[in-house]
Amino acid sequence: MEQNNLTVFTHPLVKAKITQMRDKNTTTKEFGELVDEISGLMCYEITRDLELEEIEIETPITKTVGYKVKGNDIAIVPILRAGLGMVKGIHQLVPTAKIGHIGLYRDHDTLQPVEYLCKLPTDLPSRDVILVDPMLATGGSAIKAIEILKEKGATSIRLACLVGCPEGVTAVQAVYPEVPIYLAALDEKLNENGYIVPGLGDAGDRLYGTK
Ligand SMILES: O=P(O)(O)OC[C@H]1O[C@H](OP(=O)(O)OP(=O)(O)O)[C@H](O)[C@@H]1O
Ligand SMILES: O=c1cc[nH]c(=O)[nH]1
Ligand SMILES: [Mg+2]
Repeated sequence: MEQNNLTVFTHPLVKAKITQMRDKNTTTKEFGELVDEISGLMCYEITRDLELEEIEIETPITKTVGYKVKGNDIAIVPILRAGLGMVKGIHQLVPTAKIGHIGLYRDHDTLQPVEYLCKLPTDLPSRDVILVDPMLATGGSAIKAIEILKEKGATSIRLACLVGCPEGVTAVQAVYPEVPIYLAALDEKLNENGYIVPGLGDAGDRLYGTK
């Protein structure tokens, strides 16, 4: 499904794997593997418009003209901690990408993002940034991360999350309508504690076994 710069995946493999992630009986190991797999599947769509250049190669049979992705121009930027889980699945498919890190946590009481780390490639302005975080809840963390990326000169940003909700999508689009959002699933709502319903709980805790 695609509208208003929002793409929600409808592929059966993505839907089935997201359901496995939601299940509270899924182990930490399985959860990490599913994040990996879904991120790889999403990467296929997120990178659909990458520019190609022609190259000449030689097969064992003959010379031929093929393609390579133009330049080394992607940066994968996870929002720590949970975003880290999405890096490997994308990096495997785009090995020339550089990886930046933005550390944010959501204050338990105010739900406001608190920044604790920022380390980005120096050539960020010339790269297409894929900002990754499994959860788009109030949207506060994504908005803060996009603000940081823009301050550092990023000109092309797309946001990829596994589970989002209408409140988060609306919040990000109100400030940054130009940023395409990719979701593996669009859930019903936020609850009174700022958690996505039905969601999957705290993605960071489930990835790293901290609860
Ligand atoms: O849209 P928001 O309301 O900002 O919520 C989403 C944020 O909350 C989670 O991170 P969390 O603060 O739990 O940090 P963690 O990744 O270290 O667990 C999640 O990974 C997002 O970064
Ligand atoms: O449901 C939610 C909301 C914010 N962060 C999470 O990890 N899960
Ligand atoms: Mg967390």
